[in-house]
Formats: sequence, C-alpha cells, structure tokens
Amino acid sequence: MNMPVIMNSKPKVLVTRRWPAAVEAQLAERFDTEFNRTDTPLTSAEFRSALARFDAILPTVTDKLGAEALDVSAPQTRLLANYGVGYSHIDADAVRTHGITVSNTPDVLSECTADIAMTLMLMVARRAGEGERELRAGEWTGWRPTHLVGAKVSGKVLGIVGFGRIGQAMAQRAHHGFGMKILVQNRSAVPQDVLDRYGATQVETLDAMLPQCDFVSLHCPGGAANRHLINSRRLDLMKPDAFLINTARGEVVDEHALAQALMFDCIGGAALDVFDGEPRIAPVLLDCDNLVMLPHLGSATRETREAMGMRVLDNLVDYFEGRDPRDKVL
Ligand SMILES: NC(=O)c1ccc[n+]([C@@H]2O[C@H](COP(=O)([O-])OP(=O)(O)OC[C@H]3O[C@@H](n4cnc5c(N)ncnc54)[C@H](O)[C@@H]3O)[C@@H](O)[C@H]2O)c1
Repeated sequence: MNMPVIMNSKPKVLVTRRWPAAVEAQLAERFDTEFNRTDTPLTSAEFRSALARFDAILPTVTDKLGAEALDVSAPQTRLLANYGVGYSHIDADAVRTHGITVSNTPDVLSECTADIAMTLMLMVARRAGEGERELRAGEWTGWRPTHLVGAKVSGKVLGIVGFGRIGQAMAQRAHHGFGMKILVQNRSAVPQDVLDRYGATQVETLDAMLPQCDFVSLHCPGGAANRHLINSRRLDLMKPDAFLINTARGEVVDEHALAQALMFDCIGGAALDVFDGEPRIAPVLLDCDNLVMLPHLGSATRETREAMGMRVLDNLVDYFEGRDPRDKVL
C-alpha cells in the first residue's frame, strides 16, 4: 500500500511527449503539469534533472530510462506512470533502489495491437508491401497468373509466443476469423479453459513449436530476459516457407540473423512493427524484399491513444490519493 501523499499544492507532473489533446487538458486541470513540446525525447541528463523536480514522470517507450538516466540520489519523483504496456525501457533495479513506483496501461491497447499483428501477417503472406511498392514505382504490367503469388493465411498453423492479453487477442482473430490452428508458447502454464477459447494447444518448448508453424507471432515482453529469443538457431528451426511477425519489442529478434535468414530464403518472410534501437533501423533490413516494416503503430488509433492516456490519469489519481496505482508493475 502506498502511503497517503499529503501535498499542499497540486503534484508536479512531467509529460515527456505530446499526448492526445483531450487527455492533456484533463492532466493540466488536475495536476501542475509540464509538457515537453520539443518533439525530441529527453536525454539522460534531462531525465536526471526532471527526477529532482517532478513528483511524477509520464514516460513512453521512446524514453530510455536506463541506469544512466536514473543515476540520481534521493529523487523527488515517486511515480513513473508509463504511457504504454511494455516497460522494458525502464531499469527495474534502479527504480527499486529508489523506491519509485511504476505503472503501465494494460488491456486498452490489446485489440489494436493484435489488429496490427494481423495486418502484418496478411501483408507479408500476400506480398502487399511488394505490390504497393511496384505499383507506385509505375512498374505494374498487369494481372498475370504468376505475379506476386503469396501464401494463403486461412487454415494455417499460427504459433503465438507469449499468451497474455495481446497474444490471446491475436488468437481470437486468427482462430475465429481465419480458421487458423493455434499453438502457444508461454512462460507459465495456460489454463485449459483459456486455451479452449481459441482451440489452442500449448507446446512445451519454443524449439518444439517452431518447426510446426506456418506463422510465428511474438507477443512476449522485451528486456534482457527475452533479448534475441529468436536467434539464428531458432530461425533455422522454422519451416523454409514460414513467416515471423514481431509486434513485441525489437530486441526479442536478432535482426542480423533475421536479415540473413530472409536473404538466404531460410524462412518465407517477416513483418516487424518494432526494432532494436528504434527509430534507427539496421540498414541490413532495408535490403530485404520479403520483409514488411511499420513504424511502431501497434497502439496507434485515436481511440486507443486516448484510452491509454485516461489509464495513466487513473493511475496518477490512485497514487496521489494514497492508493497503489491500479496498474502497478514495479
Ligand atoms: N507494437 C506495439 O505497439 C505494442 C503495443 C503494446 C504492447 N506491445 C508489446 O507487447 C508485449 C505484450 O503485451 P501484453 O499486454 O500481452 O503482456 P502480457 O503480460 O499480458 O503477456 C505477455 C506474456 O508473455 C509471456 N512470456 C514472457 N516471456 C516469455 C517467453 N520467453 N516465452 C514465452 N512467453 C513469454 C508471459 O508469460 C505473458 O503471458 C508488451 O510487453 C509490449 O512489449 C507492443
């Protein structure tokens, strides 16, 4: 339980990026809010300075709150209310050392992120990116029986790595919408009634699941524990015509191993919404034709971005009224 926070004035809150206007207005009304209007993320030095001045900071995935940015003594900041569900950009050891609470925004973005994973799966299997590039370049010569022939999605086997909120939303779409057979790899055992909802089967190990899949979609968290979970050895375990979809975090895939696998046709193709070290894109990826790339659009709908903001607001109110934030993760 968080100790009641008794403050004579409104808590001082820093918003690190632009947010939907409606949520910014509500934040400004309830808190003494400062907005970063520069359109560039804060540096580590700016974060250290902010940690001395603000009661709460509202970061996003673009804010690298690693050990360097959190290398402060006795910070004023008591809460990092993250705008997003993934929080592997925040150094868990450092926040624990400082006794800083961290919250996130689960659930409200699961459907839209699963929609983007489905979009990517369809785009790469049906060669939609290649087709659009060809058409815009004025290179389309007309319908031909063998032109840009892709792979069928319906009825195929989808392996889901990480069967949490978004993994299950993906299974819902793929199984009930596309008649796909669902295999699951999760850190802990998934209850049978949850698997049954999606006609899914949990496979004991990732290595055992990969050779059985036509599509593999990643929905686990990032961070050190899952860094390069998909490496060259595991890409070799995939079928030569299988597709890899990553809407989780860039570091989960060894991108250089992926580029090699794509160039030498060890797998059929890949589709990425997230990148290791984004927004920098490893140049080797840009040379891969059988790769679809989106600029981290998973939660990017008007409805979801507002809902994420409202969820952060709920967590702030919880905390400053003396309760644990409802979405406390650290
Ligand atoms: N592309 C985007 O815009 C976007 C949007 C939202 C979330 N995400 C990413 O999606 C992730 C999942 O979100 P969620 O809300 O579904 O989280 P969640 O906590 O509900 O589910 C994650 C699941 O992954 C499992 N897991 C962890 N490590 C694993 C491993 N090595 N192998 C197999 N399973 C593993 C966990 O047991 C858990 O069931 C987030 O952490 C975030 O990084 C991306």
